[in-house]
Amino acid sequence: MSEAIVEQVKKYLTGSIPITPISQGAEAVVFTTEVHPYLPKADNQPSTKYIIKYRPPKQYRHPTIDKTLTKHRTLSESRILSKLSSLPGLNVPKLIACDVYNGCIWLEFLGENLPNGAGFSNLKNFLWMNSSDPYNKTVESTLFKVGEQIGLLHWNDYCHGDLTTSNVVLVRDGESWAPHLIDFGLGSSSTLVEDKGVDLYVLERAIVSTHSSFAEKYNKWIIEGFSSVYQSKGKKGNQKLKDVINRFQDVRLRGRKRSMIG
Ligand SMILES: Nc1ncnc2c1ncn2[C@@H]1O[C@H](COP(=O)(O)OP(=O)(O)OP(=O)(O)O)[C@@H](O)[C@H]1O
Repeated sequence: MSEAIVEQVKKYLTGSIPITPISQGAEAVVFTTEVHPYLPKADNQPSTKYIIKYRPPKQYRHPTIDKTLTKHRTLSESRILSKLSSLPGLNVPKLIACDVYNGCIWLEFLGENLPNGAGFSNLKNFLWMNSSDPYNKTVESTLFKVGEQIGLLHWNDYCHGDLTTSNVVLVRDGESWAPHLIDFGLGSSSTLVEDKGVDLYVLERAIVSTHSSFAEKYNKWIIEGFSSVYQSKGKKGNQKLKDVINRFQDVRLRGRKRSMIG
């Protein structure tokens, strides 16, 4: 984690907001904090965690272009999150605040640490955690629900753009887990079956690459959950489902050809 970036963010937050860095990706640096950006902390309430996602300036870009791009991407991610939170049944982090000029958004913190040091509760770690009993009922129902979340997203004509197993966070719901989709930095509103097919393919590849022995069944459960959303919409849903699945298979075929040819 770049010390310079952490210092930049601390300066911007004026020192009154303690932050803990948790991730540095290609696009953004992510912190947690227990301070809400504008609400006072209620007395005797357990502390709540929030996410601060900061897009630092990129030195290799012209400063004016850099500012425009940062503003555009921060605004785009905030806008899509606020639209998605109003879709019934779809689980995404709540957008709390957004400062587009400084490339900063505040989000609800989701998830928790898995038992026995298995790491943060994203889908990737959850599948690793279950690898000694890979086809248990909790895994099956969780993957079905992951598929439902993607089905809801696509049915409403939104695409994720970077659907990896780290971008699915599991939130405990009694004995089971409720999948939430995070990181809409590349998200978009799209009616194109191509974009939807690519989302499904990216997730399938992510599962094949990290959980290859169980991937066939895992991907089948995800597609079952995905299909159930479309099938619940009647004749129109069934037709649209066929179109998306056909395109998904085309995208998969193109991917295979590309990896054979190199
Ligand atoms: N709302 C959230 N609740 C809990 N953890 C989160 C949340 N948002 C982000 N994170 C954590 O921070 C990490 C990085 O966040 P995010 O994927 O949004 O940033 P990014 O810079 O686009 O990352 P990358 O370049 O790796 O895709 C996530 O993998 C997750 O562990």
